[in-house]
Amino acid sequence: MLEVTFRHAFPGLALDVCFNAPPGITVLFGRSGSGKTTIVNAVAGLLAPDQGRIAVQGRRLFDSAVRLNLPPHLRRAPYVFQEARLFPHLTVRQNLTYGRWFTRAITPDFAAIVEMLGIGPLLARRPAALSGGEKQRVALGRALLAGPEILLMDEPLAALDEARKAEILPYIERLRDAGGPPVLYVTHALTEVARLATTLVVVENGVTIAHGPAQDLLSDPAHAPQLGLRDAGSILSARLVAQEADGLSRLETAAGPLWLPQVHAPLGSALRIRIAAQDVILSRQAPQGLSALNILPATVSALRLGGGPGALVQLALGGEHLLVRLTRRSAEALALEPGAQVFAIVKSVAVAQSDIFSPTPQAPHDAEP
Ligand SMILES: Nc1ncnc2c1ncn2[C@@H]1O[C@H](COP(=O)(O)OP(=O)(O)OP(=O)(O)O)[C@@H](O)[C@H]1O
Repeated sequence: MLEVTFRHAFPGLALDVCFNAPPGITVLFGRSGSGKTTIVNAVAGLLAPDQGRIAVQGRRLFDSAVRLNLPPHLRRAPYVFQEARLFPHLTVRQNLTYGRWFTRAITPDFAAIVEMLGIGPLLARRPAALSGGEKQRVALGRALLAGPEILLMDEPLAALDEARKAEILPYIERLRDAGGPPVLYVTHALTEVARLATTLVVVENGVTIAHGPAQDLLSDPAHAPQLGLRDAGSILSARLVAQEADGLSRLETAAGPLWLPQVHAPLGSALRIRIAAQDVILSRQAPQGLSALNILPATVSALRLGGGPGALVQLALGGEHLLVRLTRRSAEALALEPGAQVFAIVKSVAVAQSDIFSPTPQAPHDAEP
């Protein structure tokens, strides 16, 4: 667990930061200039905050009360940047082992990390002969081999095109699911948040305005405007139960069956499905004669009427939540209020393959740090 509490004043920005990063991936999410990189820099030891405390597994990295400020190389908090920053004259193998020279940490298993990141075939190459995604996997391997207590990743996918991003995401998921060190991950892509985040920290104008389990925050109407309404969406857990003859896949959710265009995964797989808030339609009666296949009974659990024409509704279905974006007019016409029974209609084709991914293990969450 990483614990971060600090204040720091730049001429144009006052940072007030407070969050915990339990095992898994903690995503710092916020607009450009909101202070995400500055927070990671403070954890890395590249910035000494005016006041505060930063600790990993109870070990203090920074504590202004006792003037403690460990230098970066003693923090065991390696940094993976947007661009891989590998040494061009060294092979992949030499790049991977480079970090070990600086650490007295117990050496992690080289073979296991190479296997997890799928970089075995690349070991003899030099960085010039690697794709952007391969370089990032090597950078990740180098960071892991340094025996980190926390791994820092600042927009590690930002420099990659969509195809390379899709290639590297499963490796980051593997890293998360292998029970490795907590990861502090900066992004402003909500799709990466949905796919990777165990914990979400929302940063606005230097202040951490919300933090908690990612699945909860993503489906909370109070936070959707801060995360960006256009991309708002929540996540449903599902299990793939059948591949049907017409090319659709049948999944079971706590609220009932869901049919989606063919999902490429073994039968029985546990999956998470990201459903965009604007792709859900609500009905008060069980709809009939409708083309949509997915009709899930639900209860309104929260409602937020916007200042403009929009409204956000959170639905409870079988212990999970779905976020729905609709017009204020529709919310009023349907007399939506907490406790109202509704049917959520999800168009099968609205869910893209990239919205279907493997489950994020839930991290233990404590009270406020
Ligand atoms: N050393 C510094 N001195 C003065 N201002 C700084 C310093 N470092 C950062 N800032 C300011 O703090 C603000 C936050 O910067 P930061 O890079 O942390 O934002 P960010 O959320 O990571 O943005 P982006 O997503 O664009 O990378 C910026 O306005 C920046 O100009």
